[in-house]
Amino acid sequence: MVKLVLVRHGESIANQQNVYTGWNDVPLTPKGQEQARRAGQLIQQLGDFNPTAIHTSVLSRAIMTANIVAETCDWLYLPLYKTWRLNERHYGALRGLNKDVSRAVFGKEQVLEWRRGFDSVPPAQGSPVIDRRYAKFDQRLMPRAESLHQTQLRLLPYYEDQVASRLVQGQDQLVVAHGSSLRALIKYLEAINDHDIIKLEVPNAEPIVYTFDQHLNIIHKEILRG
Ligand SMILES: O=C(O)[C@@H](CO)OP(=O)(O)O
Repeated sequence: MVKLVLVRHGESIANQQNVYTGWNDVPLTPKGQEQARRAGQLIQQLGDFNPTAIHTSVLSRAIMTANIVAETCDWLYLPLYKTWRLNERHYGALRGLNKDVSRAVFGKEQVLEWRRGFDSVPPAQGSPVIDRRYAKFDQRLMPRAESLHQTQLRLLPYYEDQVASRLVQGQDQLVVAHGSSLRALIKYLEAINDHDIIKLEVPNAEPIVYTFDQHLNIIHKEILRG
């Protein structure tokens, strides 16, 4: 048996202000840092989870959370892999907009579709993200908005190559990412259909623990709440 633990970052400044974040880079709030520490304690209390690597995005809120969890669990020595493929879904032109305001402007149904639908793509931003993180990529190929489905398609190659490949060797793995990138991964792991995914929420800093058999079938799932 092998374990995979998924953690969404702690509360960010954007979460606190109730604005769309996506690829915007924002830090954790003090409350978010405390949530990350608590998540680390809960993971440590599992007792039988010994990851060989930690995987996160290239966004500060997830990296900060991964660092706090690693420090709390005494795992600062582990490799910490950072990849844009675990980034939050790109929220396009909605980035920075207040979520309540977006409901008033576009209507509840449309906003629910954008936020929780599988194939719905939010309005695209006018020009690509200018950010050092992505400088090595062809800017013409950078997303300007992503559906959950598109997020899943760019995430899964990383999951298969770097996470699942270690799990099948019996190595526990820790993934620290974002609400929608984790929803995309959970949809795949649990084979949730396109309709039911609308109901799945991933709260900040509540570790989700999967126990798999040697073929990566799920034997047990547990959510740690403190
Ligand atoms: O703003 C975002 O990037 C995400 C996650 O915080 O929000 P939502 O839950 O609306 O998809």
